[in-house]
Amino acid sequence: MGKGRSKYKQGPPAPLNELLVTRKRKPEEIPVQSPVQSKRRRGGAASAKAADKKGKLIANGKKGLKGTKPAAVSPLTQKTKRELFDGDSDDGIMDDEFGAESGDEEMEDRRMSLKDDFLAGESDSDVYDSGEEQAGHMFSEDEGESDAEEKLTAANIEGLSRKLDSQLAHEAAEAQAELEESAMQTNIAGEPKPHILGDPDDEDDQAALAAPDVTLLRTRITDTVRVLDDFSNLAEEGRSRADYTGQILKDICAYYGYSEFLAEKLFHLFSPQEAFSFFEANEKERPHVIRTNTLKTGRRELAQALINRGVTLEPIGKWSKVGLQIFESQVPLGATPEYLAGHYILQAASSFLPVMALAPQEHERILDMAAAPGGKTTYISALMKNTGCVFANDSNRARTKGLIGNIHRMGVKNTIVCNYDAKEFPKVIGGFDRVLLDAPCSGTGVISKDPSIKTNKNAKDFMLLPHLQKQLLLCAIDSVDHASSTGGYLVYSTCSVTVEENESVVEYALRKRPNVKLVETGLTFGREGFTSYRGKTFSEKMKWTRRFYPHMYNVDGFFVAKFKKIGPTRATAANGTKADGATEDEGSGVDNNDVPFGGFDDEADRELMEKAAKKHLKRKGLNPKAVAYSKGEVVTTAAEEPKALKAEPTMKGKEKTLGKREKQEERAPNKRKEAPKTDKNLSLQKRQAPLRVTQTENRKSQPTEPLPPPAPRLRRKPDRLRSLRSKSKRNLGKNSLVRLWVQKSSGFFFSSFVFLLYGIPYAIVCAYPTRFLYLWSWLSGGTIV
Ligand SMILES: C[S@@+](CC[C@H](N)C(=O)[O-])C[C@H]1O[C@@H](n2cnc3c(N)ncnc32)[C@H](O)[C@@H]1O
Repeated sequence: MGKGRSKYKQGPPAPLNELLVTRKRKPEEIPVQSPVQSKRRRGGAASAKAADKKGKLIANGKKGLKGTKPAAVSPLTQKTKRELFDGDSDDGIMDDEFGAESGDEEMEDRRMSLKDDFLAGESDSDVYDSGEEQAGHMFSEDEGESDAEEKLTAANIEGLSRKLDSQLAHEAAEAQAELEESAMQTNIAGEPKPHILGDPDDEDDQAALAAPDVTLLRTRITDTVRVLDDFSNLAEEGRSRADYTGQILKDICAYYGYSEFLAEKLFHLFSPQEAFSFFEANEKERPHVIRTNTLKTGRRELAQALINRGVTLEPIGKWSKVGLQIFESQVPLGATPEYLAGHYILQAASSFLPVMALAPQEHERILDMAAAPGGKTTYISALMKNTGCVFANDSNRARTKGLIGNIHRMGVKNTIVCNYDAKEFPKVIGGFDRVLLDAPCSGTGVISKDPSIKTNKNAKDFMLLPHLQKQLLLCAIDSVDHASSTGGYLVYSTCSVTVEENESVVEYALRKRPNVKLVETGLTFGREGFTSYRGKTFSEKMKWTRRFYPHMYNVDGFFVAKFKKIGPTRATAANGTKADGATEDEGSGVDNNDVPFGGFDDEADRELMEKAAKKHLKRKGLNPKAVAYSKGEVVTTAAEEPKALKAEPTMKGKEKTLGKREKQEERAPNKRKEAPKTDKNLSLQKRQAPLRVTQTENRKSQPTEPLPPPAPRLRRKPDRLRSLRSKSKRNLGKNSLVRLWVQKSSGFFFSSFVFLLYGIPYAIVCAYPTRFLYLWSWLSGGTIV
């Protein structure tokens, strides 16, 4: 992997340090110092603090030493780093590192000392630039001055004075440059307004606005952020907020490479200043993190083993007891003996959070609805100590292979892997103590990992994805056992930061399923979810959901919401199942129109469904216009939607699509459905749903819904023929056999008849042409020549 140490650390979540992220400082934060000093302190206030600390330490040890090299400090920082793993050995547990004694501040100091270590390599002066006692020995210009004074003679006085002048001029130029730079970054009172938008009639101004000069773009972005933050004071006359917003969006697209659509969507999630920090953070790589597999080892042992292999690491933060952040590695982390033995998994820090919110308990029955490649599944199993049962489902068959691989490697033994579309899941099995839905999403939280997201997401994605997420969330809710004695919880998460995929989806679920409520996630950090956004208002409880941003916590962008199911799902709910042991009475007799939840009957959804139905028919080679389906019939249930989307074809279309078996079934409607539950049928059901058989003894509650009859198999000719043959052998009487024979032989009879009618006369004509001519002329009364 070989990651440099300059990769900034994950650390315990701390509020955004604007100084570090954006380099923009408020007037009161600008230290009063000479331009030269300010240059030396460019690392920001925190860095200066650490440098001060070091300066004092050095001053104690080597007071007054001139030209001391950074190497003098290295042992200190090295020691600090070593302490992270060695120093705590007496206490015997890794948590000490971030435990009660070592608070956030101490961590911050450690971090800064490490940071300064990196900086020390770049700038010698950083190390000494703090202790007041040393001030007189620090600057080289002091040395120059004293030299000049010492050697001043009448002969060289002119030359020395020229030298001094040029030095002063150089300093003045430097100071001016510094001032200009800091003025660009700060709001100094009395500073002239930034000239951003220019004169609309001035060609030069307009050309400059369009020019994609990177330095200029960046300056203009920071200037515009300043103006938007202090619009009343800094805006040019006659210019509106929208003018500036439009310009900054264009500049963000040009500078960072976003599509206008996505730039706007992301920009409006934050204040202009924070949006800038967010876009900046997306340009930086997130720290590499591994999760200790506690089924096989402990974090301390793993850390020691990896350190022995030349890996530089440290615990991720006190919020996790299993995460390790990797700074540098001499070996590929995906191929160490520890990795192959399943002692850890490479997993983003934010990916821990949904599982932590889910808080799985031992001996529970848990569903991970979209599980591949299994980072969260294996974490769930580890927290359950391999007890209970985890159903790990993913609709993508190829991805389930990776999931299975991880499950085996990590020594997970309580998991059943399934390959269903999660929308079907409530029909397959239900009654889970907890369900995790880590939904498929646009990935706007992981742009630093996949920059193609900047341009490959469009408006359609932000309609289709939320639609799928809503369906999945309803199905997830319906899979939870509200009566679970230990759980009854559901966690919904995405690695996206857009409101459409998060709060809007949660709000939809709350509206459609009044039998769930939002609860606190139990996560110790993260920003509250939006309770209102651009004119839309959400439930007040939405503040219990959590948003994680790269610029705030140096983790991937993430969203986590936790629900508690408080009542059974109605029999008529979206998935068409009677989950949670709802009796027939609970469901029947209730007019679905009166039920404030269930189904996907929103106008917005309907439009999408109709489009999808048309597309589906087109793919099948049918003309959607020729196929009659009423709007009302299109989709009635969430889980059955894909089938419903196939629409009701006209009789002609039906004939075309249905096979013989289906036609037979049509002629004998409900014959299969109403078949008594003989042993034979039951065994068939078991074969159709092997999951039932694979239940573990830890299972607590059974879904009351009998399994649905197996779906008719379309387009499977061999099956059809086989069944026809076996039917003809076993079931048909003598007459039916004759009929079948006639039916099958009718083609042969017909072709024989045609041959007799035309073939024989034709053969005669060909065999005796002269006789035929005689016959013909005689018949027609002509003369025979
Ligand atoms: C965000 S990833 C899940 C990551 C996983 N939870 C982990 O931690 O490793 C989303 C997953 O949802 C799966 N998926 C997409 N649509 C699905 C559906 N309709 N039913 C089930 N899984 C689906 C995708 O194949 C993908 O693996």
